[in-house]
Amino acid sequence: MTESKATPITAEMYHYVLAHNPQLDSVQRELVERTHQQFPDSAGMQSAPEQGPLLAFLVRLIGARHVVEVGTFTGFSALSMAQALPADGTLIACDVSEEWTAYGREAWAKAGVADRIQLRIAPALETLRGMLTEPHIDLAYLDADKAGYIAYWEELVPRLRPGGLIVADNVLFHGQVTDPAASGSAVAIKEFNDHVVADDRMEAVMLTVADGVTVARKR
Ligand SMILES: C[S@@+](CC[C@H](N)C(=O)[O-])C[C@H]1O[C@@H](n2cnc3c(N)ncnc32)[C@H](O)[C@@H]1O
Repeated sequence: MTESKATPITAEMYHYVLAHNPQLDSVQRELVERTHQQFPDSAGMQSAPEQGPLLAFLVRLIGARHVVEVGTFTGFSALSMAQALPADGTLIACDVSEEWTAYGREAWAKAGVADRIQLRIAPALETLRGMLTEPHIDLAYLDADKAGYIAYWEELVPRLRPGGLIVADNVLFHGQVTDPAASGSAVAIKEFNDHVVADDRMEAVMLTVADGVTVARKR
């Protein structure tokens, strides 16, 4: 088997990485802190601090104007992407929780990007199926229920413009993707990863960032 060349990420190394990434601004930092204070048991769902700048970077890199997020929680990833959009850009944020996303609404307003974000409180599949069918999406971020990833992917790929991206979070699922006894969401992620690799419409790379991030580009 080929050996990994990846440098093991110790806590010290992780802080070094964060220190050499774009720093979170005051609204982002406050949102991260509030999420940990208000929802200590669920805060682990928040995208990692290095993922906000990565998502913003990708939005800027491809000049995205239309973004879709599947799984918003308290709004950190949506905030990061919306701030990277041009003033007339749009981000459709899908979630089922009024309680969690209320924190996002506050932060988005504080950051001056609330007018770019359309929050849709409904099962994400319903929201995606209700969207325009023509290819108009520049970037979609998948970060909701893992059992839904393949269905979200299938709704999103035809709506993605050529060169557009789907970014999927948690594709290593805490390392459980290689566990033969994996169950539940880990199995759903394994099936999703196989689905992505087999899809000729997209070119995908899997990155060992945070809990694993796949970045896929429409051909
Ligand atoms: C991992 S969290 C998202 C984290 C968020 N991207 C962030 O950076 O803070 C997953 C979110 O998906 C939402 N969710 C779960 N099932 C859903 C569904 N069927 N439709 C829409 N949202 C769903 C949950 O309410 C939760 O807020």
